[in-house]
Amino acid sequence: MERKFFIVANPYSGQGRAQYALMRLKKKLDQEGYYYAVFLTPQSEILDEFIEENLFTDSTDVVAIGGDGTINACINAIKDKDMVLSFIPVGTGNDFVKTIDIGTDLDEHIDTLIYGKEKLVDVGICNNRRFINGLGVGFDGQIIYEDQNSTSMFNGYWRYLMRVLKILGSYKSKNYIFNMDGQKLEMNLLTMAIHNGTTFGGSFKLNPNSKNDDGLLDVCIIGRMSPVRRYLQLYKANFGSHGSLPEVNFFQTKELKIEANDQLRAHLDGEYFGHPPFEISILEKAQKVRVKI
Ligand SMILES: Nc1ncnc2c1ncn2[C@@H]1O[C@H](COP(=O)(O)OP(=O)(O)OP(=O)(O)O)[C@@H](O)[C@H]1O
Repeated sequence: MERKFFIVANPYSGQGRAQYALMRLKKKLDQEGYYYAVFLTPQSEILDEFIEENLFTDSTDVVAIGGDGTINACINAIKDKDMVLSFIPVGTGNDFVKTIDIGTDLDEHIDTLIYGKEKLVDVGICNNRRFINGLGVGFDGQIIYEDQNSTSMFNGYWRYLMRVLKILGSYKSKNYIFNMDGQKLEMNLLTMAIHNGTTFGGSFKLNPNSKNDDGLLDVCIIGRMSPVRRYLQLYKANFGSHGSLPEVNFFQTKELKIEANDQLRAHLDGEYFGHPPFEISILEKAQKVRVKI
C-alpha cells in the first residue's frame, strides 16, 4: 500500500523548533516522493476533534510534531484507525518518547518516521480518553492546573521546575479512596502517578520500571512527608531512586478506579484533566508507533 503521511504540528511547541522541524520533514518527504498533508494545531481544548475532522482517512502514517499534549491529541484522533504514529519531539517534557528508540536528533527522527519499523504499544484509558504516557492525580495535577492559570518569567522545562519548587512545600496531602484489582483502599497521599511511560515533567522518573508493552499500568504513590523532607528527597525522583523512601510504593495493575474527590486535580499526558471520579484501564498493544530499526 502506498504510504501517505498526515503531519500534525503544534506551531506553539518548542519556541519555533516545530516550524523548523516541519520545514526539514517536508523537504525530505518531497525528495523521497511521498504524498503528505500538514495540519497546524490551533489552541484548543478539543484538539483531537480538530485533527479528526481534518485527517485524510487514507493516511497510513500520522506524524506528531510537538510534545506529549500533541501526541495525546493524535492518539485520541486516530483511535479507531489503522494508522502508524511517529514522532518529532519538540515539546517541553517529551516524556513518552523516552520509552521508545526514535534516535536522538532531528535527522534521526525524520529517518525513523520514514524508514523505521512498526511497534505496538499499550495505551491507557481514563473516562474514555486515551493516554500514552501517564495520568497524575494530586500534586502532579496541581502543578499543571496552577501553570495554566498563571504566568511565569521562565519557559519550557524551567517553568515546570520552578512551579514544582514553588508548591512542593505548601501542597497538602489528600484523601484517596480507590479500587485496584477488586481491592478497595483508602490512603492519604501527596500524589498518585499512573504510567504507561516512565517519566513525567521532563526528568522525574516516577515509574522507572514501567514498560509500554507489558499490558500493565505502573502506579507510584507517595504518602505524607514533611515539607523539608520533600525538598531534600526530590532529587531522587530524577534518578528514579525514590523507591527507597518509606513513603513511596509501587503497584502494577490493569484497572484502577478513583472515587470522586474535587480536591484532587489531575493531568493526562501533561494536560489538565479535572478531578476524579476516574475509571482507568489499559488497552494492550493498541497503538502502532514507528521506531528505529
Ligand atoms: N497554535 C497554538 N497556539 C497556542 N497553543 C497551542 C497551539 N496549538 C496547540 N497548542 C497547545 O499546546 C499544548 C500542547 O503542547 P505540546 O504538548 O505539544 O508541547 P509541550 O506542552 O511544550 O510539551 P510536553 O507536553 O511534552 O511537555 C496544548 O495545550 C494545546 O492546546
